[in-house]
Amino acid sequence: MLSTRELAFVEIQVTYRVSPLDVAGILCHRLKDGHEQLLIRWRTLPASQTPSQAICSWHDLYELTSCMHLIQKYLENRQSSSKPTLKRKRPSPEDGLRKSRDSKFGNGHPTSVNGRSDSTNSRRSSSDAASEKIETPGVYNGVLERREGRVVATQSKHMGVVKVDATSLPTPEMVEQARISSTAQAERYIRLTFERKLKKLRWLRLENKVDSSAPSLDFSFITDYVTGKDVYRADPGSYEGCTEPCKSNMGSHIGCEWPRECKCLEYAAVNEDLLRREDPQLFQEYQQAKQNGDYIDITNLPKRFPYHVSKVEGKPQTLVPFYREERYPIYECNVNCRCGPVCKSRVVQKGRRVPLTIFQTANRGWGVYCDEDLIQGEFIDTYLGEIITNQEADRREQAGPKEKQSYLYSLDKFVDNVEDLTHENCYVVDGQYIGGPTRFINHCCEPNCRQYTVSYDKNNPRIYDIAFFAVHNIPAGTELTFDYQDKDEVEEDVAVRQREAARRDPANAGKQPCNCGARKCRGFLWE
Ligand SMILES: C[S@@+](CC[C@H](N)C(=O)[O-])C[C@H]1O[C@@H](n2cnc3c(N)ncnc32)[C@H](O)[C@@H]1O
Repeated sequence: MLSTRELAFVEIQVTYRVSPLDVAGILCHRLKDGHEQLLIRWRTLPASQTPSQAICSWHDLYELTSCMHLIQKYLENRQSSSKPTLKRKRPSPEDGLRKSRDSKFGNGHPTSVNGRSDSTNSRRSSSDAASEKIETPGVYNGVLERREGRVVATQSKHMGVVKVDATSLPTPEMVEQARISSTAQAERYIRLTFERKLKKLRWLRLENKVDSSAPSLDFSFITDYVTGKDVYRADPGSYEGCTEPCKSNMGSHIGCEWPRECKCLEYAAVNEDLLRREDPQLFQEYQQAKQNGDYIDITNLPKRFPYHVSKVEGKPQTLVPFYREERYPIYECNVNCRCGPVCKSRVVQKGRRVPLTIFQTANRGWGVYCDEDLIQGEFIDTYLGEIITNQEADRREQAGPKEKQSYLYSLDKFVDNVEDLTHENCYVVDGQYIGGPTRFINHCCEPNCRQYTVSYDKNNPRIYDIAFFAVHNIPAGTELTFDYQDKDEVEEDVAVRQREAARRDPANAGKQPCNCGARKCRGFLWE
């Protein structure tokens, strides 16, 4: 939970901000008057100017609240280039957050700050003034103006403007100063900015007991798929819903729960036990067709209902063992169904009901745990992101780092069932920059969750939900994991037997090693 003071930062009404679009780069940081400041290089060069004349200026964090993602990248780059002996400091509770910026800017009218002064210097103590002589100036090669909520940099021929070769910034002295200057306030602001993003979703929080970092601010939370270019997503109004005899509130084992009748279950898993008992002859034919790979019309055969009432008091419906083990697609009722919202065939569509925490793991980056005990078969959440074409996914994978494939999820469940759907033309969900908390779930070769296909539109095999359910009882606080490669048991055993040889094989040098620590760990995230 954010404290009131922290919220004051998050919601702070800063009248003047530096726009990230104006920032070409963050060059350095320093501590001044107890406040961390960042040196930015402005993008606003007239075409005639050379980079050596770029305007650079120092800013307090509160002027940079829209640039936190850039500051985060600056800190990450700095971290990766610093010597291993340099450890990130954890922010201390005393790190003050500025409550208001108004006193800094007086009456809020546009003002101009010349190159000799600090960009935030309208109120200075005598000790500041004394120390200013030995400090670097606040603005180089131009002046800053405050107009219409923005800090704006402009070139100036004014006599007082300090001229430097901007390509020589930061100077070695600045770098040395930065090396020993705290970044705790910046890290705290970054974390608060991420927590503000988290607030978009209910029952979600951030925890970091390892260091003072936050997940990437380039990531945004969404509550539904976003469709990318050339992706067609049908309007839910066009979905085919169930009709008579399904109706709302019919009680158990009738209506949608009587799977022979509910039209939404037309393509669901056949209830073979029931079929054998009810119609042995038809069962034989069905079995024969299945073995031969022949087509058989299953429309009127009894189906399996995917959920059952939980035996644990207070827990919602859970996935029945058949679906949990067989991974058969789950078909839920939809907006056009006659049954209405109380129908028991609506679990995933109601969204996440369990509280999740995104937390920093020791060796796998961010991970996710649930704050409550989960029971076997309990729904957790879906995987969200931008739905893109397979071609676009290939392009992004080739252009991105090797981690990219961990965020790409092919919607290829029905590829073998539908003629015009192939691996080449199926859609892919990219959850790297937009998604839900499940995008932070790490891989494990012996996972406690699994991903399942959930369709609300039986006639559209291209777009469906990827839903995570608990495959075991999972105590509160246990990291949630799933198998990125979704291996079957035979493939798993082969990979485990070959693991040590595979780790030594130079051909695997570029592969991402798996740190899941499971007994059956296969050694790598991806083959
Ligand atoms: C979908 S993301 C999961 C969230 C990620 N840990 C983060 O910090 O954003 C996948 C990435 O997490 C890391 N990861 C996930 N599972 C891992 C594992 N078992 N071992 C090592 N790294 C893992 C890898 O960097 C992988 O590319």
